[in-house]
Amino acid sequence: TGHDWGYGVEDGPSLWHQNYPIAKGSRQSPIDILPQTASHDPSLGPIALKYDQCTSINIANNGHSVVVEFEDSDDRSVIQGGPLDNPYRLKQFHFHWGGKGCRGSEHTVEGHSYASELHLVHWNAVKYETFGEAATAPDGLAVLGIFLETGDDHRWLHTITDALYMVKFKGSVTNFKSFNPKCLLPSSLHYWTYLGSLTTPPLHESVTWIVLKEPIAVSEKQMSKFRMLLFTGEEEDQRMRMENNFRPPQPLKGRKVRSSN
Ligand SMILES: NS(=O)(=O)c1c2ccccc2cc2ccccc12
Ligand SMILES: [Zn+2]
Repeated sequence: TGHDWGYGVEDGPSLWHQNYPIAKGSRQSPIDILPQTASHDPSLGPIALKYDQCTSINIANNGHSVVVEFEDSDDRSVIQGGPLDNPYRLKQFHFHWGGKGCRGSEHTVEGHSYASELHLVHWNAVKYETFGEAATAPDGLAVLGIFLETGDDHRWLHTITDALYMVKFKGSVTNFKSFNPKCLLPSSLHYWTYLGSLTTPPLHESVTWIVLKEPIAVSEKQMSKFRMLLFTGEEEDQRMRMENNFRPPQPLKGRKVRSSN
């Protein structure tokens, strides 16, 4: 029912289990990734991202993150290969980030967190009729995670950060056509993969996670533009800056993390 969870003291990740008991489940995300422990699996092929015909529709502030939605009525943009048995359709991408100069990624690598993390959300349209149905199936979703670290300006991220002022408030949405997220990929597609969940309520355990090893660089100035977004709506008098919208790492509970190489 509307706003029953968030990232604050009253409604943050440590309290989500009250309304979403699966928060204490056996395949929750994110996790801390230990590269030495990840088993190199030679049977794991490369992932293929076929985004050339992708059609972005809009960019929106959903009160938890900023989300770019895609047209997913056909297989025009998919991720396939790697641990995936089918092509999975690109549905949306969004970000998680920290406060000024702080860390904000969800996955961590040997305890190290990055400034931000980009999630490209895909669903298994071969096996399931709708995104909603896929979101509750153990092999329904595939999320590609990309770490963002602060450094040089990212030449293509401007297209996104320049649009953020249009979606400052929760519930705002605006046109966002012909953006191809291929421009946000690092040079290497080497990855870690494991079975996990959504990192936000309803925390469905339906995600095959594919986390790229190589981060992309974005400037502190670009990161600061994400922080001008608000968790709150235009009509609310209490303005809350959108930052630290990340869930901390969850127990591995015996899961294996595999490495592409
Ligand atoms: N952080 S997340 O990728 O788990 C996630 C989703 C994952 C799968 C399906 C839908 C999702 C929607 C999200 C919306 C906002 C933030 C994270 C979200
Ligand atoms: Zn996410």
